[in-house]
Amino acid sequence: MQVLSLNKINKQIKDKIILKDISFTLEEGEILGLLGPNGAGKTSMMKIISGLSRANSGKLEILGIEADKERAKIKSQLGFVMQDNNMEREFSVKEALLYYARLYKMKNYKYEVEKIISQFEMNTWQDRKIEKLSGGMARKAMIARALLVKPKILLLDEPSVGLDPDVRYDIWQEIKKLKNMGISVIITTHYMEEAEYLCDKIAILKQGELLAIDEVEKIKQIMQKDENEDITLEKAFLRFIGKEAY
Ligand SMILES: Nc1ncnc2c1ncn2[C@@H]1O[C@H](COP(=O)(O)OP(=O)(O)OP(=O)(O)O)[C@@H](O)[C@H]1O
Repeated sequence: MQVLSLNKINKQIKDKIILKDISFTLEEGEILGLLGPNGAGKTSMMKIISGLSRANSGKLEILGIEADKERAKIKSQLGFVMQDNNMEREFSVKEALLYYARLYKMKNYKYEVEKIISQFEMNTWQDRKIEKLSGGMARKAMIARALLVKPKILLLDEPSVGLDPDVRYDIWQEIKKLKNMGISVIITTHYMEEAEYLCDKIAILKQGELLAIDEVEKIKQIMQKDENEDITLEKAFLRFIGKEAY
């Protein structure tokens, strides 16, 4: 089942073209990795999908609903975890989650909050204040908060940037579980091993243009010079963006 569809999405700020004719679809349970050099337009695309920003033209459909016209209907179906910690700093983790659950008028909210705390193994630090969390804990809490309202689509903007390898691995495991729950995910990342480990498909963006979108192995094959070449995703990516290092 298709959960997201972008059709010729364009975004321009003053004279600058930020996104140009972007079209792609996302299936239920699919994990899409959005790769691109700095300034390619990855965050801008996430903002448009999440409703934080609007496209100048094009059609965005989320769960079959035209997002620009009926955003309220799909609000709780879409979670967006941004790069910055935007949780209430003076609350404890549990208080922040309870606050959010009440905001969304969740049924059985106390039970749901306890369930997600346990799912994300946050029990031992659930009473710690948000401002006292480590980077990894904060990221986990933010992902947990986004999942609390049971969205169908989760947008993760650089979910593991700046984290230790073991915490990063922890977060990867949580993301992998989402797939089995039928949640679709879009991740922006600069880490090729993250994209390769997690993603079913890769989209490559450069200067606002979608250069390719395909399965990881296909992306590699397209840029493989001959069938004997042992090509990595990093090598293929660099060739796509015209920065061949090998
Ligand atoms: N509000 C704005 N006004 C003007 N230009 C903007 C604005 N927001 C983004 N841009 C420009 O749009 C382009 C895409 O930015 P965006 O943050 O989406 O890129 P990105 O791929 O997420 O980059 P990074 O990997 O560095 O996070 C950049 O050239 C940026 O300078």
